[in-house]
Amino acid sequence: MSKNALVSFKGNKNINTEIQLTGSKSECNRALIISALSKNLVKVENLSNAADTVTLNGILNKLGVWSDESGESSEPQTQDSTLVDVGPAGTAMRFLSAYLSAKNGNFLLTGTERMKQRPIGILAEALKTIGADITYAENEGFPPLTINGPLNQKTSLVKIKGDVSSQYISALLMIAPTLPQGLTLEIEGELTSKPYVDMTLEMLTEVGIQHSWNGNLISIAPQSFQSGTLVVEPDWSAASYWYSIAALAEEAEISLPALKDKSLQGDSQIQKIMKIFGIATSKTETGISLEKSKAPLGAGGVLDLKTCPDLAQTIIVIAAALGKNMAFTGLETLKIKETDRIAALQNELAKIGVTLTEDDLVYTLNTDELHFPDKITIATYEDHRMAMAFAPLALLINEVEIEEMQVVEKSYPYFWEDLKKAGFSVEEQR
Ligand SMILES: O=C(O)C1=C[C@@H](OP(=O)(O)O)[C@@H](O)[C@H](O)C1
Ligand SMILES: C=C(OP(=O)(O)O)C(=O)O
Repeated sequence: MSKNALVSFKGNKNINTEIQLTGSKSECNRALIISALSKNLVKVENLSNAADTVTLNGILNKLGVWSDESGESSEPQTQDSTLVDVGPAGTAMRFLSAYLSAKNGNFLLTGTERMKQRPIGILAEALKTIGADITYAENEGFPPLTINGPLNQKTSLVKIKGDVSSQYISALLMIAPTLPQGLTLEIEGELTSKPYVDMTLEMLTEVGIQHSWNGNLISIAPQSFQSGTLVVEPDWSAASYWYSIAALAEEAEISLPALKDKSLQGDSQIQKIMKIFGIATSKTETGISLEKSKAPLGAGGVLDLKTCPDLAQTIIVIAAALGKNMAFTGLETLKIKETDRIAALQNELAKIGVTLTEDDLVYTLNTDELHFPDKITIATYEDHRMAMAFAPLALLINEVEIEEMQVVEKSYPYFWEDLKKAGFSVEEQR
């Protein structure tokens, strides 16, 4: 049964706390796939407790050591295929599509109803070009997928659109060294979410996989993984909610141990972005510290979020709450995430009198009618980031009720406990 969170903050809006963030879901999900592909030669340290990571880890453990020969599995069978259910985990869906194509066995790869609306045709067609046997079990271009592995490689060169989801490209790059002919990806159109592709390649490099990237061609030859350990950093996307809390508080000093300023994660650019909202980041002996500066806020302007889509909701809600009439670009991918995040933002921001309107892919925030009612109720649309981006408004609004509070589990299961640690009151409502 789902519960709502009634969030409030009584007394001085002065936040002074230390928060231990869980491991990055993006790094973990890559590390798990790489470890499985390496037949456990590569170990993983600091696994996240994000539900998406727990799900992927559970699936890989049940499937057993990666094999392109035997196809042995203890998973439930539907007729003669192994059912693999990723729930709401987008990276797990995309990474497993490639992984299972290379593995021996028959699989039915599925997820939540929302997952069945998140496009996968670009990746599935690329895999088919390479030689995979994939069919759409329900709707053309969407999960669930029926996969009969292992693929019989027909070509090493594949063209792939880069402007819909970088996860398709990461998925292919990870299996590339295990393919008999390796892989060259020709990226068509502008590459979206590029730091996630960089992360994939850097993690592969850490375990001995070389690549070349020239113009729009990324190549990986057939190679063996070296033994080693991938150590996962704390999650910068989760850190973004602490920047939001710092920005909306009167005073704030928040310490985030083990976070690295120079990170594999593109969302570490929140450090730079938040300067315009008056938050200074400093490196400490143990990690990172955020401080609200007394300096006046920077001007509005246009912010391009193409390289950090998971920060979009956090930043847009902060800008709205601080009454900044800014504009944003690079939000094209938000419509195919956990929910249509543009529509979700428009609906929920309307509750504080703010509009977000699009003209030629530029999204403009109008805060002229901004007001804070005594209480608001925020719908979350099965999207963890809606809950976490809006909860900090409790620093400005007496009571913020967040519907279906359990959504945070996807990437940051201890979010509510951490809020309490920082002085918020979080009551569970049925
Ligand atoms: O590769 C990854 O770990 C991710 C890539 C991004 O997706 P897109 O490439 O679809 O934008 C991001 O939104 C997602 O949360 C995680
Ligand atoms: C988009 C996200 O996740 P995924 O695509 O992995 O479901 C996210 O965590 O914001």
